[in-house]
Amino acid sequence: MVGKKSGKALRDEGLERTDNNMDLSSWPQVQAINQKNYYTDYLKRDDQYLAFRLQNEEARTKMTKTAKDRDRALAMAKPEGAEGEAEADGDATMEDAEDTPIETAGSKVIVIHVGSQNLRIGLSSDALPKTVPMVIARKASKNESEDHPEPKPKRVKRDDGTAEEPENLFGEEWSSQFNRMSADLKVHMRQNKRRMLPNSKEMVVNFNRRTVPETISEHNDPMRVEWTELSKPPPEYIVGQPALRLPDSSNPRYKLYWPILNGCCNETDYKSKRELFLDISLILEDAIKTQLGLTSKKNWPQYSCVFVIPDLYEKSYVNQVLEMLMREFAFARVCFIQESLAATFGAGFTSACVVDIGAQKTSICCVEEGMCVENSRVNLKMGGRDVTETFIQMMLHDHFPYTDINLWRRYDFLLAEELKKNLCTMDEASVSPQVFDFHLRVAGQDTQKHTFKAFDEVHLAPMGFFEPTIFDNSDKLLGRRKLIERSVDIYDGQSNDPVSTAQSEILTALAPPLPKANGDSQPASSEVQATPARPQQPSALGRLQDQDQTPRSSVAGSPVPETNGTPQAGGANTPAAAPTTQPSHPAVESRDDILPVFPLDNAILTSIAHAARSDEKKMKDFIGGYYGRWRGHLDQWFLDERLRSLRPAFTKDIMIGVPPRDLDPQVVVWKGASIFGKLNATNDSWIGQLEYDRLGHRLMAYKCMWAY
Ligand SMILES: Nc1ncnc2c1ncn2[C@@H]1O[C@H](COP(=O)(O)OP(=O)(O)OP(=O)(O)O)[C@@H](O)[C@H]1O
Repeated sequence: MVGKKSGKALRDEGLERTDNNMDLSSWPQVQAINQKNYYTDYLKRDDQYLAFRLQNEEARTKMTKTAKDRDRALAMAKPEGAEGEAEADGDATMEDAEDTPIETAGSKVIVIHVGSQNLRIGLSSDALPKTVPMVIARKASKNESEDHPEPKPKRVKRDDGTAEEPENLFGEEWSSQFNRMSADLKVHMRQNKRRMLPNSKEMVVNFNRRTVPETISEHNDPMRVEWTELSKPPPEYIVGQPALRLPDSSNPRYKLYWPILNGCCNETDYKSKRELFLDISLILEDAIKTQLGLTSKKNWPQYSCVFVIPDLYEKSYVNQVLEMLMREFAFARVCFIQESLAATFGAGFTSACVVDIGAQKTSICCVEEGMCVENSRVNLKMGGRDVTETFIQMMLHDHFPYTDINLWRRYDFLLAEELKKNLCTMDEASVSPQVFDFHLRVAGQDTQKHTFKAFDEVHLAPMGFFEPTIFDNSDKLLGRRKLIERSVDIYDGQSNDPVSTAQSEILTALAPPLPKANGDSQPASSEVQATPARPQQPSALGRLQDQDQTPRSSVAGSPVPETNGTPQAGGANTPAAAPTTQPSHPAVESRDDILPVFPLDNAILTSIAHAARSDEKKMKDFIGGYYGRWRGHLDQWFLDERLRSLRPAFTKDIMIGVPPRDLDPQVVVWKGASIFGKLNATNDSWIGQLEYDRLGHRLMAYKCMWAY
């Protein structure tokens, strides 16, 4: 290029050749490629990806090995001197060789579903999993009830030294919401022609005020609890059920840790990420040894593992789990499956909207032909634990006789769970003043039998799923992002955790306003103890009802205004009515101060609206193939009625699926994952040791069925 320039041009640039006619540089000059003829197949063929190559190689090796094994089996089956006979009977010998059972399908696959409260674990060949509490007790100076401040209700003493009336324990706002819900229920029951005594509440309160406990000596109590006895020397930690059965007053003291909180890593109670994942691995290791009988870790490399992750998973969690399973447990292969997808496998649905209410989180997701619809994923931080807490709160408000109940204490937590499971109901017909009793069993003390009356509390506590402000949401964000940073893209530094437009829409509706731009920065997540804002008014519920009361268009039963027969946005903050391509508030996903707690029925419709994306037929399909996994919290018909009242237009289409063959809804996800673990021929998502050694967690991008 330089050589072609005129002498003047070179002189102008100060590059004029003054000496020996040689080029200024001996560096080879590269001509620019003519873009018209430019072609490359770089990264365009599968065999250029190590992950795919290894997979194909593995398949080829397997085929060769099977062929060799068969030949060997044939040769071994030939009795000496009976060559001719064997040849004549070749087919039968081959059949025999094939019939030789090598191992039951799935007997070498461990399936793990980790929850906030329970771990479900089993071999893929098992019919049902084993369930163990996802908890570890560690030696500590104080147990968890001593380590936490006295919970609500605080036994507040008034100035005159008398105890505060129970009605005032939880604040005016909470009491008025409880009373309003109670009044609404009365109206609803009357509308449904259910008889109700006008003074039921007073009867309950008066009974509870008067009742005194009865003492039963420990040896006369046939149902006494077998508390965990400490060995000598006391172990450093105890895992699972025995941990829950440790007496609170044990010597030395133990403190319970639940490494998963609200469906995410527990960043509140742990001091470091290392300790957190150490506890997860100890709990899993113990469960594999004690529940599956695989006591020798040396044999684990013969096993594969299917691990269930949330629909809206966090990448850093998945990467860390993958490392634990590959490095520490040394499993031969590992694969991941999302909860909702596993639920459809377990329940036998091809397309459905899956609603999964767990202990501390509720996830909703539409699944279509074996794939989660990404934009329909919703994750709410509420679950059965909130029902337990709220039920006890409501009972205390109505003068529950056992006033000292403290859910941080192990025996009280177990008692409250039991009461909730036995008494709470969504059936309005069961709402009447009734006498119940329970036994309070504390290690080393006589049993106390309490009698009490309950009325509408049994129904209103689970109703909290539809009015979640009644739940105590005050500390659910505590410690968020304290230990584990958001996963970010290595090139642009932006968060690359999965997002969904349905979730963004719900977050937008809940978002407290950002601080004013007067120099105040956004509060750090750990400082925020936000009580979730009520959904902005008019609520999604109200708008949906409004929509359905508007005149119908000619399209059967669908509300107007509409385009292509699908309801359109009623406003920026109208969940369930406005599937938008982009989140209406793009920043909401990155804000850690918004707590996703939202009425369940609206959240379901929001998810379906985002999955259907302006396609009314799809909307009907999802509403029709709706599958619930609410694990005893909600009655099928109750949710059915709620959805019908929100969307009268779809009344005929709403169909709530139940698990097949009376399968317990709590194990459907595990069951689905176990089926997935057996799909050897079609499952491309296995991650092997060799590829993990070379590519690490980057492999996930090739191995996930969803965009990772
Ligand atoms: N029969 C029942 N009636 C009411 N609630 C029940 C019943 N059986 C279990 N539960 C509740 O279900 C919850 C536990 O559900 P599950 O074991 O599926 O949660 P998890 O998977 O550990 O939690 P998450 O999904 O939030 O991570 C608890 O709150 C428990 O009280």
